[in-house]
Amino acid sequence: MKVGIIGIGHMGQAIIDGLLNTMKSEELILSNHRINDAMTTYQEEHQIEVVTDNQSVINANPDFVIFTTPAPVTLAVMQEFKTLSAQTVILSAAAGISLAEINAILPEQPVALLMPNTPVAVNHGTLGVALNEYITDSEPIESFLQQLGDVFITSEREFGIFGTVTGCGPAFVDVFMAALGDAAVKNGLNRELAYQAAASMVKGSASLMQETNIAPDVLKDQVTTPGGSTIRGVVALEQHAFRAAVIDAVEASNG
Ligand SMILES: NC(=O)C1=CN([C@@H]2O[C@H](COP(=O)(O)OP(=O)(O)OC[C@H]3O[C@@H](n4cnc5c(N)ncnc54)[C@H](OP(=O)(O)O)[C@@H]3O)[C@@H](O)[C@H]2O)C=CC1
Ligand SMILES: O=C(O)[C@@H]1CCC=N1
Repeated sequence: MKVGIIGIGHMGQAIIDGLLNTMKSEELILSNHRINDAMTTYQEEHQIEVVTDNQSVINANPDFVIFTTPAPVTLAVMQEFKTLSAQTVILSAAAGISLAEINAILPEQPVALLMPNTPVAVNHGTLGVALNEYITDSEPIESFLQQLGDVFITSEREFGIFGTVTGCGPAFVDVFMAALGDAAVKNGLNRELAYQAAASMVKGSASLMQETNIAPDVLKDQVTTPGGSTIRGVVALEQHAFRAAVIDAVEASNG
């Protein structure tokens, strides 16, 4: 397997870190318009090939090329891939770019829109994928991406809102965990233990919902003992319009 990754910023590095847990260094080739500190580290500590010219990526004849370049430059960078093998699948992680825009540059190329999230760095990501018509068998793509986390094939219409929830969502959860940490510190817990407690609780709550398939409001009802402490906290969240704030956050990011 050979995988090219174009754009070695936060998302590119998260994907590389996840793939390094499951693939060999020589299976990866990294390209950025200039060598940055992260690329130097990958080159020196993992002996990964790093380049600043995309022709080297094309010459490597990769199975997949993943674009994690900024959305405004991604279509321009794709112009450099016109001689890419017709067998290579492009995975475009740039938010807001359509399959039609990519195929206008690279006609008949197998392309998938990809919305990864930062937890791919620890192989617990959520990856939304929308395929174009030149991909007849999704299995090789799903099998490759499952190294990084849970893979969901969506239509292109669903892909946008799915990706907003899963791609932007980690930042919303991070804000929630930071607030939990502050509350714990305010009440005397040390900062490290406060963050460990918050992360463990969020991970456990997510696992419970995922493994039981029970709706979150039903799970919430199981925690709120009648006359107990949790319902007082839930009422405080409702008084501060917590649900409305979350819905507004998703809609603001999706806009
Ligand atoms: N961050 C996230 O959680 C997610 C991000 N994405 C998508 O990933 C993409 C990157 O986001 P993010 O990693 O946050 O952004 P960053 O700014 O952290 O990374 C962008 C990278 O692209 C490089 N770059 C800029 N211009 C070019 C170019 N012309 N050719 C090659 N590389 C270039 C930058 O290099 P330099 O800094 O040296 O200029 C940088 O390394 C975006 O399209 C975003 O929508 C998708 C899902 C989640
Ligand atoms: O903030 C952004 O635009 C990107 C897309 C999803 C997560 N980060």
